[in-house]
Amino acid sequence: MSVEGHPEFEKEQQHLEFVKRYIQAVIKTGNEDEDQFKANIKEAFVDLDWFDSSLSYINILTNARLLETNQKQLENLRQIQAKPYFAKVQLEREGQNEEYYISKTSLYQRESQDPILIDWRSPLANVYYDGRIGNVNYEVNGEEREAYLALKRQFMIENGELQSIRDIDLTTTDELLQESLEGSAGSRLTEIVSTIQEEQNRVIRSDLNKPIIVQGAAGSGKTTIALHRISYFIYQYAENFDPEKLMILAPNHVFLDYISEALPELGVERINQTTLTDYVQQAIGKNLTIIHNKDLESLSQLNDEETNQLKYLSNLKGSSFFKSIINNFINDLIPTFIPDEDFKVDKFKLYSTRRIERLFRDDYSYLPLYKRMNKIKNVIKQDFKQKQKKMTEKVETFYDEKLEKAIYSMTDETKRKETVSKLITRKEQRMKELETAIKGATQRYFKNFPNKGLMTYYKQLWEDPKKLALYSDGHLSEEDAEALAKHTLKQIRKNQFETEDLALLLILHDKLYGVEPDYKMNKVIIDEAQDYSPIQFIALRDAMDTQLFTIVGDIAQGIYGFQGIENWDELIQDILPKSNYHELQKSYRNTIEIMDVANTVVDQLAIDIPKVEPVVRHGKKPTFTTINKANDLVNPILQEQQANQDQNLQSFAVIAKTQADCQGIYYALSPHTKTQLIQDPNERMDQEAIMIIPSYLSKGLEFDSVFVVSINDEFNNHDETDIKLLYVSLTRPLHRLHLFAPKQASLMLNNYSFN
Ligand SMILES: Nc1ncnc2c1ncn2[C@@H]1O[C@H](COP(=O)(O)OP(=O)(O)OP(=O)(O)O)[C@@H](O)[C@H]1O
Repeated sequence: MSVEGHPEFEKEQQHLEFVKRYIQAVIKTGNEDEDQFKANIKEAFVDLDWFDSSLSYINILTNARLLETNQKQLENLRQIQAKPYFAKVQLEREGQNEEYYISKTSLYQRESQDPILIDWRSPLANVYYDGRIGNVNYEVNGEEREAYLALKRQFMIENGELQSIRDIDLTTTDELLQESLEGSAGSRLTEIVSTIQEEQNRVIRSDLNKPIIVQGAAGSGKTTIALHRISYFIYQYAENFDPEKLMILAPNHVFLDYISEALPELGVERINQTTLTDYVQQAIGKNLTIIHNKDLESLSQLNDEETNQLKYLSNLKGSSFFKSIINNFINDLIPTFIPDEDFKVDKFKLYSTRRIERLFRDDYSYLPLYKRMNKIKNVIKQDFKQKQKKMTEKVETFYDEKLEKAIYSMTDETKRKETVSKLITRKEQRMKELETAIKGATQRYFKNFPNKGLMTYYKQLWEDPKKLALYSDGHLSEEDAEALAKHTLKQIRKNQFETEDLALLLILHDKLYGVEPDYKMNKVIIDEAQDYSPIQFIALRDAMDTQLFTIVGDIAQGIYGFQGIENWDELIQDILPKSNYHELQKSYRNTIEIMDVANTVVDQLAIDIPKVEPVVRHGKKPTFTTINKANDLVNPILQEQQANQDQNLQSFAVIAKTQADCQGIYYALSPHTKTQLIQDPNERMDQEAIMIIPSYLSKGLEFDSVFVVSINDEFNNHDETDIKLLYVSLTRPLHRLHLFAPKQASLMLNNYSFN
C-alpha cells in the first residue's frame, strides 16, 4: 500500500521526526565528545613524563581510539541524515511486537541500548531481504530466534521528508525496486541496499569462509553484489580484518573507475583495486611490456589460419596442466641448488653436500627455492661462525702440544732450539693460512649456488620443448609443445609478454622466490571472471595463498573464449572445490524490450545458456535505422543527446565492434559535440561527453542510452566471439537502445521485428 490513505503514515512521519532529532542529538554530543577527546590527548601530551610515561601513553592511546570510533560514527550518521532508513520489519515474538528500522548504519539508544536503527548487514536485517510474511528464523547475538514476520515496510524518504510508504506482501511487486531501476545510470555504480533482491541477498550473505562462484546474466547485479558482499564481510569482521588484505581484480581501469564511487558509500575504503596485469607485475617486481596480440584489433590483421593457431596456442597456455609443468620444471632445478663440493675451509670439512641436499629437499621443502637456499646459506654462516674459534683452537693446540713436547723432551739444546723455532714459524704460517681461508670462505662457497633472475628461468622453461611435453604428464604433445615454445620464445626475445604469460610468471616467481607478504591477500574479488583462464585462477590462488575468492562472471559474455573459460566446472570441481555456486538469472539493468533484442542474439550461440529474465520493467522499443557511413549517425546522435537531456538521462554511449570502427564515428561526431573515444582500457571517463567505445571495452559498464553501430558488417561473422560481443553491447543500456547498420542482418537480427 502506498502513501495515499495509509493509516500509519502520520505515525511513521512522527517516528521519522523522532529518529532525525535523535541523530541530531547524537551528532551534537558526538561533536562535544570529539572536542573532549582532543583536549584529553593534548593534556596527556603536556603531562608526558619522558621517564615514566606509561599512564600518559595509555591516556593518549585510549582517547585516540575513542576519537576514531566517534568520528566514524559521526561520519556514518551525517551520511544518513537525509535518509535515515529505508525499511522496517515488524516481528511478533512471545506475544510481543518488535519493530526494527533498517538503515545503512546502526544506532542505539544511549541509556537502554535498544536499537533505533539496525544495519542492513546485521543478522536481524536478513529477515527483510530473505523472509516472507509468516514464520521466520533470525539471529541475535549468535542466538537463533523464531518469530512471526508480520510486516515488511519500505519508505521513500527524500531530504529528510517521508514521501511514501509501501507494505510488501506476497502479492505486491517491489515498487521501490521498480522506481530505483527507472532512475538514471549516471556514470557510476551505486549502492542498492534498499532494494537487494532475495537471490542477490543469498549471494551477499553466502558463507564468508568459503569461496563463491556466481554465474549471472548481463545486468543481474554481479558487480553490485560483489561490492555489497565486501561491505558485508567488512561489517562482520570489522575488528579483526585489515581492509588492505582485500583485493578487487577488475578487467581494466575504466571499470575500476566505474565501481570506485560505490565503495565509500558502502563503507568500504582502503581496499586494493587493481587489474590482473598490474597485480602480477607488482608481485613479481617487474615492469613488463604486455602485448595484446589477441585483441580484436590485432586478430583482424591476421588470416583465419593464423587466428586459429593463435587462439589454439592461447588456450593451451591457459590450461591448468601448466601447474604440473612448472612443478616438474622446479623439481628439475633443485640439483642446481646443491653444490658439487662440500663446504671445506682449510683442512676442515664443515658441511657436506649430502647434508645440504637433505636440508634442501626435506627440511625446507615448504619454501620457494631461493628462500630455501638463503636459509641454508644462513645456517652455514651461523654454523661457521661458531666453528671458527674451534678451528683456530685446534690448530693452536696442535702446535702448542708439539712445542711443549719439544721443549720438555728434547735434550739436545741446539736441536731443540731449531725445532722450537721451526714449530713457531710453522704455527704462525698455519694460523695465517687458516685466517686467510676463513676470510671470505662462505662468500667463496656461496658462489656455487645459483643466482639467476626470473626471466632467465622463464626463458629456460621454453627452451626445451621435449622436456616441456614431458613435464606436462601427457597433456601436451611434442608437436604442440614445439609450437608453443617457438611462439613464446619469439615474444620473449623481443622482450614482450602476452597476458597468458602472466600466470606462468607468477607461479614461477612464487616457486622460485616467493610472493612477498604485501602481495598476499586474505580475500579476493574477481569481476568479469569468465575471461580468466584456469591457470590464472590457479596462479592467483597459490600466490595469494587464499581460497577465499568471490568470483563473478557470465559465460555468455566471455569474449575471449579461447583464453578464458567455457564453463565453471573446472573451477568448481578442481580449482576451488570448497566453493559455493550460485546463478543469477534476472536482469535488473535492461527493460523487457531491450532484453528481447539481446536474447535474440545470444540464442544464436551454440552453447546452451539459460535465457535472461528481465525484471518486469517496460521501456521504449529499440529502433533500427539503416546507415551506410559514420556521418549518417551525426543527426540521430545529436537528437538523442537532446532527448536525453530533456528526460534527465545522463549517460550516453555509442558502441561499435572495434577501435577502428569507433575512430570513424569519433571523427564524424567530434566537430559537433563533446565526445570521448575510449581507446585504452586505462582511460578515465569524462562524465559529460558522449562515450564512443569499442564493444570489448564496454563490458561491465552501463549507460542510460546506447547506440549500437555497425558500418561495415563487422559483427556479421556469426562466430561465437561476434555473438558475444554483440550481446555485451546490446545489454549496456538501461533505458534506450538504438541500432544502426546497413541492414538488420549486419547485427544478426535478420528476422527481428522492430515495429
Ligand atoms: N537489487 C537491485 N536494486 C536496484 N538496482 C539493481 C539491483 N540489482 C542490480 N541493480 C542495477 O542493475 C544494474 C546492473 O548491475 P551490475 O552492473 O552489477 O550487473 P552485472 O551483472 O555486473 O552486469 P554485467 O554482466 O553486464 O557487467 C546496475 O545499474 C545496478 O545498480
